Amino acid sequence: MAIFDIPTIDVSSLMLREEDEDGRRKAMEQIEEACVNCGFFQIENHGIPLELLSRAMDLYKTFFACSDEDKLLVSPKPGGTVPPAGYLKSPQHSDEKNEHLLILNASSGVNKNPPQFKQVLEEVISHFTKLGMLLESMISECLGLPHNTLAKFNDDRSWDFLIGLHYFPATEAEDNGKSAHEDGNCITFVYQDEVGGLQVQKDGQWIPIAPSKDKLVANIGDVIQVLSNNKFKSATHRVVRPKGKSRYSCAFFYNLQGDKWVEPLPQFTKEIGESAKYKGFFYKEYVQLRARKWTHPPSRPEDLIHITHYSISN
Ligand SMILES: O=C(O)CCC(=O)C(=O)O
Ligand SMILES: [Fe+2]
Repeated sequence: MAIFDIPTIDVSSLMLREEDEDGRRKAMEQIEEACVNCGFFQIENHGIPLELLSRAMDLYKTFFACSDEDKLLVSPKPGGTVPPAGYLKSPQHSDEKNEHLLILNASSGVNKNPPQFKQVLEEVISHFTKLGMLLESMISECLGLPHNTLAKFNDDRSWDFLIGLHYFPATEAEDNGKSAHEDGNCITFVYQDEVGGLQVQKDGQWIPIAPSKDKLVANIGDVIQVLSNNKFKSATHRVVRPKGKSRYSCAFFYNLQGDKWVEPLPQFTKEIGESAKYKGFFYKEYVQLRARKWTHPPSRPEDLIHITHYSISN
């Protein structure tokens, strides 16, 4: 039995136009505690129509059931975006067994959508974008930053992306769906099917995140961890594939535009007499270093790039 369950936060009071001060304060306290504690939480009453999410999942299932030949028609263009937009199956050398379809925020103009997906997935992206902006403003407030600090910093949505994932059933020999990792972005939302398999690491233990049709998993990525100088956690997580069945999920990466400079904010360093735990970097440099695992897979897991690449040891 897990000794810890990630919290579920009802965010309905954050969506309302009319005031619900008590509900809002409670949700904010819970968000702050979850971000300090393990960086993962589930949200309910998130406002994204469940029927839309379920349509998107059905479309992904239909797409992944197509022949390899058809799926490869939407392979990423060589020399295209990072991460590459389109269909990708984990390469042979990878120890992860999944395939995905990645769609960039429409405003970036480099989508390779299967046409029938366009309308539904763009609608999904638009809902997730609004939710990302809302949560980002709450996080900014929870961090005690001046009004709209994060929104002003993260004012370009062109690097956001939506990814549909299909994990193949586990075999007797192995069950790795996605290796232990941290997300490099700002905030991630995951909608997982009823099969389950997502786990977050806390105090050295793997905590399963129970699937739920009406909840979304939300987690903090490395950018927020760096800006807050480790106040808010970007937790390690992974996907373990279940035996006997496929698993499907859909994740939205509320991201940061690549030319942004990322470093711990003065509110968490010099203004409080703390030293910075990271040196600054251009976000695109970090994204590119992380993407090397696809082209230059390291032979040892410790050679994978994590945010600790920029750590300053004091
Ligand atoms: O499929 C999931 O539940 C999570 C996927 C994930 O962690 C990722 O894409 O970074
Ligand atoms: Fe992740």
